[in-house]
Amino acid sequence: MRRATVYRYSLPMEAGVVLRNQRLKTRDGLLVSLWQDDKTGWGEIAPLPGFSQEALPQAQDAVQHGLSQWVQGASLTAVASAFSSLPSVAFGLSCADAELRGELPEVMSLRCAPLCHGDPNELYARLGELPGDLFGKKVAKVKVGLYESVGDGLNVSMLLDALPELHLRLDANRSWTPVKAEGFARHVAPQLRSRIAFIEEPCLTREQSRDFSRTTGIRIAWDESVREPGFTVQVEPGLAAIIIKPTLTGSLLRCRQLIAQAHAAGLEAVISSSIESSLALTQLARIAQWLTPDAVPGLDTLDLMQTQLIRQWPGSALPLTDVSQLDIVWQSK
Ligand SMILES: O=C(O)CCC(=O)C1=CC=C[C@@H](O)[C@@H]1C(=O)O
Ligand SMILES: [Mg+2]
Repeated sequence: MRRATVYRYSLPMEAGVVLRNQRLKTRDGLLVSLWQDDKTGWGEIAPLPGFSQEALPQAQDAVQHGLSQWVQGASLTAVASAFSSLPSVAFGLSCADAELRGELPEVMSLRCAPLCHGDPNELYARLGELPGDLFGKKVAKVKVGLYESVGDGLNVSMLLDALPELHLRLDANRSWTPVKAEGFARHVAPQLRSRIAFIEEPCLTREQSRDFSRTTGIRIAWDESVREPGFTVQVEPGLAAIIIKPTLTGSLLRCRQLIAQAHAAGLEAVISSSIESSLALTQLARIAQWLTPDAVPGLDTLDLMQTQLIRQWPGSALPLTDVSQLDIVWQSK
């Protein structure tokens, strides 16, 4: 006997969360809970406005359709994989399926690259307390490209100068022209550049980003590119990593293929959030521990929300929204 329930959630965001010029007041998504032979599995389907191709109503139709097939005996692994054009659906259903089948290990990655923002004194204190790896190395992430690139260069240099064990990931989200990218690099002394683990997508085009890496010696990572049609994982000079945002990428199977291809090419594969609730974030931390144990995941987005959902992120003081507070939007008969 199989049973499935779909819930809808809408969680208030902190004021001032802006994504691609669009203010995000609430984070809206679906949760699915599966039940079979006294086992349960949960998954979250949360298309990210401005990033996902699919909208929530379309995702909801697909989820209900997929779950009706599963309740009647279809394999959910196959159902999830068939939704490759709706990555959030493929990811959420495959997570619920993996939990139900006991495939997704419980243990979470305890490390997470903090996003650096806010008051500099508080930031230095936070980074000072950050646990390092076996070699004492600490990894944090800085968004760049929002203001003047010269200011970004000065800010990054200041952080790296102040904290010798710090290694930074930067994320420009394709916002720099070659001139701006050069302006950034000019203000980061060559001896500090090796502690920039990578910059995600510095320039508008991949070719410009490759040129930037070639001329500055600063390594780069692909994020948006990974989700473009025709992308294949390849060794390239200056390329350090690929970023995998499962909600924007697809089923666990698809994510595992990309991770395996990255590792085979000697690249780091970094699991990163698409601003999911604490439920999917804890699953992403488990996926990271399971499939990319040597790479610190990029999951420091919980504090953009005002509440957690169903499952608690370790150490978070945010209040928890319970399943009884959610609307059921579909249930199997
Ligand atoms: O990668 C991380 O460390 C956190 C996730 C993150 O930075 C992002 C998630 C979703 C949308 C974006 O605002 C942003 C990104 O640009 O990668
Ligand atoms: Mg990015």
